[in-house]
Amino acid sequence: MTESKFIKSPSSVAVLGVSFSGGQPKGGVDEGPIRMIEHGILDQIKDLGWKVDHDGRLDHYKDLEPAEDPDIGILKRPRYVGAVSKAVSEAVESHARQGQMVLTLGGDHSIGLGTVSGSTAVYGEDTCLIWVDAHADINTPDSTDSGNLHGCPISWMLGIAGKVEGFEWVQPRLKPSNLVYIGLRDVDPAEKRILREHNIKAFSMFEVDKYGIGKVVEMALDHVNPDRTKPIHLSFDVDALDPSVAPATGTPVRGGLTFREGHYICEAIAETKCLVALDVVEVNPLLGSDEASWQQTVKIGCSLVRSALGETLL
Ligand SMILES: NC(=[NH2+])NCCC[C@H](N)C(=O)O
Ligand SMILES: [Mn+2]
Ligand SMILES: [Mn+2]
Repeated sequence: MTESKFIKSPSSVAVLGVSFSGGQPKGGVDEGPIRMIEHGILDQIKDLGWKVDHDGRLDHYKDLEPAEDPDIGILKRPRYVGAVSKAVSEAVESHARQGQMVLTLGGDHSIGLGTVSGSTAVYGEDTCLIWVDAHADINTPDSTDSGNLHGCPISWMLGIAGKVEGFEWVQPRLKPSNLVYIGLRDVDPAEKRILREHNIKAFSMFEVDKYGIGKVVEMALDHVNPDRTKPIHLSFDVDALDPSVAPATGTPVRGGLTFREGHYICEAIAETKCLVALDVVEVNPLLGSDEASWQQTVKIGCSLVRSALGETLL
């Protein structure tokens, strides 16, 4: 596989709607993309000056669902998650190869394995991954307590997952030193061990409180991308935000990022002009206490995208 040269600031964005919920047990997260599109995200991106490439399809990848997908140990729907991630990876890769920015609307965060694999296939080991989340999503198939694969994608990217049926296609191309987290506050004990063992940089809510979001993003970028010359993949799980800000999500954790902190992260990354791929995941319009709360979450998903794609306050 040849690595293509990284174009700073592409002008065309490919939008993939991945209506997938198989990486966790709650229905509804597969409706995230359609609600964001109904809210007008495609026109909003066009209004920012981007050429938008979206074929109108929302991929449910139903045809990839195996007739039978029995648990492997406690892992749930492993073959389905593996097959969808593979398809997502191929889609992201083909758009990135054409020099397009790739925006993926999820869907649960298991699809991050696909999106990041697509980016690293094109940009190679230069690829920086900024994972904004309440959770580390780095459990291995052996360490997960829930068996929900949205808690595991990063272990495959790093090559520490071991062999699991459905994931034979994965090529671990992410270097631990090119990964940085922002927003963590619900990390399993086994995940803490993995982070320490691989020396992975993480800015939890403790550091956000201690240093402020401006300094945290600067330190995160200094760690993975000191010269601001390498391509950045931003994977934004809306549960990084406080549940009062983004209530309609499957695994909310109190004590999260404020509205502005979340948007600041996107704005500061946009400013580097190094962004090549963005995921906004875990918007679940069937959760939240009422209509207003899921609509608020959909709206925030859209405004995070706009911030990352260059919308400024002035
Ligand atoms: N993408 C997410 N919301 N992940 C939540 C993961 C929670 C927990 N650490 C688990 O592995 O099950
Ligand atoms: Mn996540
Ligand atoms: Mn999360």
